[in-house]
Amino acid sequence: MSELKVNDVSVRFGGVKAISDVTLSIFRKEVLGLIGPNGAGKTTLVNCISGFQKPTSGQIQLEGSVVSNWSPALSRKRGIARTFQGGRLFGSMTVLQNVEAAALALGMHRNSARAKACEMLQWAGYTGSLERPAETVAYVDERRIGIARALIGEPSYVLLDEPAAGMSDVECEQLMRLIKEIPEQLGAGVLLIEHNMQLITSVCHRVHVLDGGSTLAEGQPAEVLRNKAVMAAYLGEES
Ligand SMILES: Nc1ncnc2c1ncn2[C@@H]1O[C@H](COP(=O)(O)OP(=O)(O)OP(=O)(O)O)[C@@H](O)[C@H]1O
Repeated sequence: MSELKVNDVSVRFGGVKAISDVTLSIFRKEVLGLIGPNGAGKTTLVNCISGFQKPTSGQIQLEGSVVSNWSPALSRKRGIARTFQGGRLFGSMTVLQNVEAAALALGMHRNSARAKACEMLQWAGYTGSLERPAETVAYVDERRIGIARALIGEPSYVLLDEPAAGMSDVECEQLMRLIKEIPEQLGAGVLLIEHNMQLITSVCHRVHVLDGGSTLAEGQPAEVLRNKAVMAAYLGEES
């Protein structure tokens, strides 16, 4: 079966164990939720899968090949795309140029890169001016532009790092529909980091829970969210 596999991965930063022996699989045409309290290791894991962080031990495998030593650029070219919590847009470039640059980096010709960038921005729900400098767009639009940029070139796997942060209920509804369309229409596998549990339960086929860098649970959303250890991890965070 087509899969992106995290195999017994650990990451240490000096004395800090950010991730300990985590194993999980992301399959094409499914949405896997990745949840856990702040500092659980979610972004570090996404950094490993997308080539931004080398695991201290363990491997990342794409369709059976070891990819843990790939650069972020190679990883992207071979079909692993991601968004960033902070947006990471090029502020002085226009909205269109930001998405077009991703297409050009993937080897598309200028005309098709521009057309594809427009199409993906529209698909991601961006309705503002394409010629606006990216540094002037609203936070919510930054998220949409990030999703358009990640989906250009039809990646096989897409890693979404808190895409709903800062969105209203109506905007979340739109995002929910969009995320569901990624496996259904594009056939990609999605890893979704989110703190919004309504979004998690409505779009995810399975959920993987991290706490303190280790796996706490994995399973169907409703079942995982009823798990006592998972509830305790979240309540512990609030208390
Ligand atoms: N570059 C780094 N250097 C040192 N420690 C780091 C580094 N990156 C992450 N950490 C630590 O690793 C742990 C996991 O952090 P990470 O950002 O992956 O968690 P997270 O689950 O994504 O948190 P959040 O939900 O707040 O985004 C934390 O203790 C964090 O302080």
